[in-house]
Amino acid sequence: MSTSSIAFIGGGNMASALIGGLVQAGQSPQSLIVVEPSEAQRERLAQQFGVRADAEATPRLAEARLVVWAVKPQSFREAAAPCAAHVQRALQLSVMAGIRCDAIVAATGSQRVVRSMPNTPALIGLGVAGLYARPQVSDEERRDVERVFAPTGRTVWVRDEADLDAVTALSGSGPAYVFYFIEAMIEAAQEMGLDAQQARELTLGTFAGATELARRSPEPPQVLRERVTSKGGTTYAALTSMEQDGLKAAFVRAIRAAQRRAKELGDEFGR
Ligand SMILES: NC(=O)C1=CN([C@@H]2O[C@H](COP(=O)(O)OP(=O)(O)OC[C@H]3O[C@@H](n4cnc5c(N)ncnc54)[C@H](O)[C@@H]3O)[C@@H](O)[C@H]2O)C=CC1
Ligand SMILES: O=C(O)[C@@H]1CCC=N1
Repeated sequence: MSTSSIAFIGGGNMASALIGGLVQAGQSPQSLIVVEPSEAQRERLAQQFGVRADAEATPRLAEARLVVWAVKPQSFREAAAPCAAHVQRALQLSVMAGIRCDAIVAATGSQRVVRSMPNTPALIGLGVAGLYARPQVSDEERRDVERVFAPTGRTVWVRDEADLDAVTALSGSGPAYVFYFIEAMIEAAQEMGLDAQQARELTLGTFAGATELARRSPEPPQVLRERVTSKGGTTYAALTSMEQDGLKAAFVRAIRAAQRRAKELGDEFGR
């Protein structure tokens, strides 16, 4: 894989996370073909990774064994049209939310499609990505895809394509939920008179520590939560307030809204 060309259609955030990982893992920048219309983004790719991106699709795309689709779902159709003639022999790998395999087959002419749903901690090698492969994808091609994701963190294969909508709602969008809770905790800390640096240190330390404890402990999160919650104590006061405000139910509803939106994106922009 490291010597053959990989093409990226779209060279934004998610593409950069994968490109950065590949280059660090020894893929030569010259073997990466990137189609990226934004000049500012092309300059960023050149500066950060030594990758020379093209403003539009070129016949050089036909050299790529793997084509990574990293445009917004809304841009997929427009982005695919000028590439289609060059990419039909390649394995297609999508990071796009919602856009289904059938739409990628129709737009590229390739039957071999893997869909993925990464997340932004991929930028620091701590991502987790859901992967789905059409039956036409070989085991060796699955391993190739795993190698592309390896520098960005963990991967989890799902059996049904529809599960990717759930993965999108959970781990794809998930970092934003965590940042939202971090924001709320920092706001509360400052309201209570702690300064910005203290608020940040205590909040991020709590998230990191609790997450690692949950990962290492054989106990489920519920038991770990109960251990923090002394009878008649402070945690009990906080959790009772959250329950009264319907926070957990609202959070579950929010994740289901994201899942519905992933399906809608496929319906709207994958045709
Ligand atoms: N940002 C996130 O947390 C995640 C994003 N995704 C998916 O990744 C995809 C890309 O998202 P981001 O990287 O965040 O967006 P982004 O906006 O950073 O990158 C998209 C890039 O595509 C380029 N582009 C626009 N039209 C194009 C065309 N016709 N041909 C080639 N390139 C074109 C844009 O200039 C931009 O640089 C989306 O489909 C999104 O659903 C998946 C998981 C997480
Ligand atoms: O918000 C979005 O649509 C994309 C997909 C998952 C994270 N960002």
